[in-house]
Amino acid sequence: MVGTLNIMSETGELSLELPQDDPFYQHKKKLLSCKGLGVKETLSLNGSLSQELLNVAFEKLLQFGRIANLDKVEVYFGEDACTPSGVYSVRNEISALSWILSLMIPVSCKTQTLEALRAAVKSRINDVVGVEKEEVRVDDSYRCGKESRLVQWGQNNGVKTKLKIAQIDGYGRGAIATEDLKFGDVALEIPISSIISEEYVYNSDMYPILEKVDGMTSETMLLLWTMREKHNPESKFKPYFDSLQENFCTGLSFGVNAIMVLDGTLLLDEIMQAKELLRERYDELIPLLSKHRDIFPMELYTWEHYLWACELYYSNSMQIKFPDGKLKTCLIPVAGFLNHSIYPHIVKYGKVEVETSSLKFPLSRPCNKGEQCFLSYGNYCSSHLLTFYGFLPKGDNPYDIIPLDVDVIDDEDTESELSWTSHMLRGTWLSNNHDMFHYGLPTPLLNYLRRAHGLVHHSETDLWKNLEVEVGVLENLRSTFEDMMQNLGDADSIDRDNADWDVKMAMEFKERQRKILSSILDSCSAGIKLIQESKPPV
Ligand SMILES: C[S@@+](CC[C@H](N)C(=O)[O-])C[C@H]1O[C@@H](n2cnc3c(N)ncnc32)[C@H](O)[C@@H]1O
Repeated sequence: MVGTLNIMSETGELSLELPQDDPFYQHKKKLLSCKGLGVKETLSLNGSLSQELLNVAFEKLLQFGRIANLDKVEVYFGEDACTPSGVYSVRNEISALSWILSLMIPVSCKTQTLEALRAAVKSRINDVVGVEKEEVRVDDSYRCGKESRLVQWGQNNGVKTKLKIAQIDGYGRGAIATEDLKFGDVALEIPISSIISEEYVYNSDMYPILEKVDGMTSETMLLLWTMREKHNPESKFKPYFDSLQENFCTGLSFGVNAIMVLDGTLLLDEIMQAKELLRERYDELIPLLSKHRDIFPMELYTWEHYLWACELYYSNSMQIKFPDGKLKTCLIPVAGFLNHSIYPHIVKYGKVEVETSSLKFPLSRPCNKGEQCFLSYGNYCSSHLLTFYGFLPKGDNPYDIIPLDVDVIDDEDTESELSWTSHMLRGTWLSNNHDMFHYGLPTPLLNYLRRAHGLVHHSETDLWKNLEVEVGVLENLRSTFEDMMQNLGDADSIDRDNADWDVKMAMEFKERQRKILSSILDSCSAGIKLIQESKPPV
């Protein structure tokens, strides 16, 4: 729950409150205050408001909802990252609107104003996206036999779906709406009994062995169970295992040539470290498994099979909250066909509904018949998506940040509640403020660097009086990013059309990194020029 909204029917007021346990409470409080809002707000619902007052009330509700629903990256980049119409990100906009609506739905008090506000929110939800209205190109030559058998199996076991599975250009299999789906419609519903979770390990012959192993996690147990169950012809989940890919093309399966292309990127370290860790874990498991070959047939527990299972869990599992309150890693047949988007339709899922003992995937924005229905896997940067899922999302990923390795200054003068312990940058085209003292760069980072240059107070007057600090800050940043750009080397001369899938993906990633770095370099240079040509206010 990101915030609370209560309707007090006796007074006809609607009250909003930012919860104090929000991890970014102070930052959000400041952002709210910049919009003229407090952490507690009320809206009067009495009588019927004029259209003008209704618009004001709606904007207030939306501003509050947006800020309450910001995540860490969005809070960090703050106000400067809004579009001119005030949108922080599509994810945030969808979350804010569906949050407002979901809290209004159960309200019994029906005033004209409340109904008008509800209608305004619904209408805005319909307008939110359209950014990725790309045509769905279905590969009709792909017969979807395994997929249809899985869906049929699901339906025989209580799965309800308004999606059909198809092979879609650029996505592998994906889920397409079979009818017009509106906000709140449930695209897919999976009963608990059709979800693969740790419960299956507890009831298997593996458990008495695995439970005695120090440090054995339920995730590892489930992984080992899956590796064997996949080959069990009697498995309850046979249609699911049959529908899985033979090979997962994630960063963990990148070959030498792709790894060479990634030279100079942080992604190279990320992939190498992740792979090393998996190898270490596998080497630790083998002596244990080989002591119980009757339970763990060694031909099913080779390194290749282990890597396959890890890639399966990284790219297809979901964290689900069960009625006992436990968060469990699960494989979810049919739902595993949903692809990710920065402009998702489904953002709120992951909790088993107690009344129906099922997991529901409701829409947070409409998806018309024939459109691909997208999920949000989470707010991940492209290097994470490439390493663990094996794709780069379409469009500008607002979570594509470059973390900066900086020492946190222990300075008593800093506003401790508002200071950040880590800093980051991203493509500066995502900022709408390239003016003096902003330059398209994030304010928390600029203030951190100003402090590092000895400037503790950052009012406009202070900044105007210390323009040499501004130049120093931008020159420092520019030199750091020139080094990073140099590390990336020149654009690769490989023939991309004929390159392997992993080399193509590595090249695409590097190109995106270059675009981000060059936008930062351009912003530093433009900022220095702006300062040199500026005339301080008299
Ligand atoms: C949960 S599965 C989704 C179904 C998958 N497409 C399939 O054919 O089985 C996750 C995988 O789908 C692919 N995927 C998901 N979102 C994608 C996207 N936006 N673009 C391209 N591939 C995507 C990636 O291969 C990822 O590892």
